[in-house]
Amino acid sequence: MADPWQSAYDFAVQVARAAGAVIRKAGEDEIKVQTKSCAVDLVTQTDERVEKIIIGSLKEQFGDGSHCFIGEESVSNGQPCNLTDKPTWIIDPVDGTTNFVHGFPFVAVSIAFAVNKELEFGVVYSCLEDKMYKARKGMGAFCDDEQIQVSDVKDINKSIIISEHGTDRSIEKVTKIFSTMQKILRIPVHGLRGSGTAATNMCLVASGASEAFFEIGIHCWDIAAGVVIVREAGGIILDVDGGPFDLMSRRMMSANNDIIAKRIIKEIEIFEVLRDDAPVPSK
Ligand SMILES: O=P(O)(O)O[C@H]1[C@H](O)[C@@H](O)[C@H](O)[C@H](O)[C@@H]1O
Ligand SMILES: [Mg+2]
Repeated sequence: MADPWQSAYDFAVQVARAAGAVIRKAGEDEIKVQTKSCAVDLVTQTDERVEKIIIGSLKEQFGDGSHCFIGEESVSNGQPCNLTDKPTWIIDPVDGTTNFVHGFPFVAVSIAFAVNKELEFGVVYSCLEDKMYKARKGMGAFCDDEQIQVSDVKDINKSIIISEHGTDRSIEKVTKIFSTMQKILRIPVHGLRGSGTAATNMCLVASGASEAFFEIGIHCWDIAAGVVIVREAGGIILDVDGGPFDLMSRRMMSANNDIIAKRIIKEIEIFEVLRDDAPVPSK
């Protein structure tokens, strides 16, 4: 078979753009906010609506039963979150929901596609900036059709590092996260940043604006598309302990190169998180 996934890739770009337009429009009206796992884990009707639009469009095109779908809101509503060898779409309809609620201008639609547990392509549409990032395995990474590349900085003292603190505010986690950030600042690096969306953060690494982004506690839908985009822009993806990356582990280090990644990893205070594919406890 010549190129089985090109049309799926092209379609994902179209769907992400259309979803982004829905999010932009919804941001003009009053946003009704609810909470999920805790008081700062926000969800809106737009998250649910946009996920339905994305999965609905993909099912119309590829819905013969051979494809699987993992979507943030479907999983929140009890759908399984298991990555199998089947062609699987991994979707975050609104990455940066808190930003969306506050009008903080970084909100992304993230759509990735995996086959045999290997990520084939990823699309991140930063819809308020109107920037379309995309990458297909072996074919380079692009922003609005211009090829992008990670930065060539190898000196950690000349780097900008991105991280996020997530929504878990237990004292143990917050202490570890801020202790890690303090140690990184003291290396010293040029700066620490965070856009509030993992997908956008990864595109910032892919386009050379930052040398690394890492987070513990993200989900597969936050990062799956970004993983392909960073790799295709010449960067690397590792576990936060320097070992091989595992999409379902909720731990990820993305960087422009191994030198920067390993230097940051030395400072990370790791804490436990439940895997995305952990069995759901019975009630
Ligand atoms: O829940 P959404 O889809 O908005 O995504 C998350 C971000 O992607 C994280 O980096 C970030 O740290 C937050 O956990 C945030 O919730
Ligand atoms: Mg997200």
